[in-house]
Amino acid sequence: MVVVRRAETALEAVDLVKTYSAGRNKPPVTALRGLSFSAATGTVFGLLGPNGAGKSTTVKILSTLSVADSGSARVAGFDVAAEPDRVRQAIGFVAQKPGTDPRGTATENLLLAGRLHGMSRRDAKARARELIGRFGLADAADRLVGTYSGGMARKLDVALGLMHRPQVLFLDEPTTGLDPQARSEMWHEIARMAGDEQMTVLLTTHYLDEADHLADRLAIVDHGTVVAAGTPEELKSELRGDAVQVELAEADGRARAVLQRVPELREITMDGCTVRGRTDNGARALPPVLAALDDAGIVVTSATLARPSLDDVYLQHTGHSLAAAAGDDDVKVLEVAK
Ligand SMILES: Nc1ncnc2c1ncn2[C@@H]1O[C@H](COP(=O)(O)OP(=O)(O)OP(=O)(O)O)[C@@H](O)[C@H]1O
Repeated sequence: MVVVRRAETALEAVDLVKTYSAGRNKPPVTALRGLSFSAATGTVFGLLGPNGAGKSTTVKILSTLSVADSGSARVAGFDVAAEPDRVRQAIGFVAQKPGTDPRGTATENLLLAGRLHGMSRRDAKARARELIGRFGLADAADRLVGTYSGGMARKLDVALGLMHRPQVLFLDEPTTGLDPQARSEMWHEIARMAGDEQMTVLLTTHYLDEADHLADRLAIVDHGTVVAAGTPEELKSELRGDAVQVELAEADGRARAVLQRVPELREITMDGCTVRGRTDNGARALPPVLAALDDAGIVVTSATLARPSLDDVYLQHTGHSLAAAAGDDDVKVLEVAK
């Protein structure tokens, strides 16, 4: 019997710095400015941040596809710079772009991946059948992948990364562009395989709900560094009290100054017709908020109270609101007054 000893910390990045050349006569782009985090074996760890925050660069360094300018990283107990071959054997990598051959069937793609990883024909066949069943692709297993829907093709991408039973799986934005149903199926499967196979998953995403739903722990990445890390619950509970959100009939720059005079309300931000603030007691704060706006002649169309969300945490740490529309590739980063 082969006993595989697993490191307790499956992923560790320490002070990673990475700069890219931007071409002649242009200043270099600093993608990572001292990024650090660690993830325990058998957990799902999320890197959450908008496009350009440095998530893919981190994944590339940890998966040995790129080399950091400075800093260090260990994956499954191996140093990425000193033992890249051991790291490659231990990981599966699902990139943002499809890794499958559209002119082959799902079965052919999986068998090829298995054989490239040195699996026996018999083992590869059994594993391919298992993954095809698990991802609900049995009816389409012998169809050309070029005819698959976006959701089916993405599931096959993930299956491909799992063929050789990696200890650590890198999932770079696994559900970008998928419809809500395909996203929830993917979430279900990622959570299940992390539990069933005692696998560590590093997930990058710009979807708040995806990070909230899937990640045991997560790091919020902004401009190449980690600005906050913890479980989604820990991060949310750091924000005291309730979020107050007021919708105005029309954008009115005076609203912020008016609400700053309401003692119950703090951390007031404005975004178009939406004014947000925080309060220790939402029920007590709402009447004076509405009265102050009414006195100033500012018309309110609705007012809501909510427990802190991951977007509130994101806003608190970065000064931006990360509003990712479900199923949309574009991430809107709304600058708000601090
Ligand atoms: N090969 C490259 N050459 C030059 N600049 C690069 C290169 N790769 C990434 N960058 C820049 O580095 C920064 C970080 O990019 P990175 O892809 O790591 O971010 P990201 O958070 O993964 O975003 P996305 O979700 O869009 O992949 C960005 O400003 C990007 O333009």
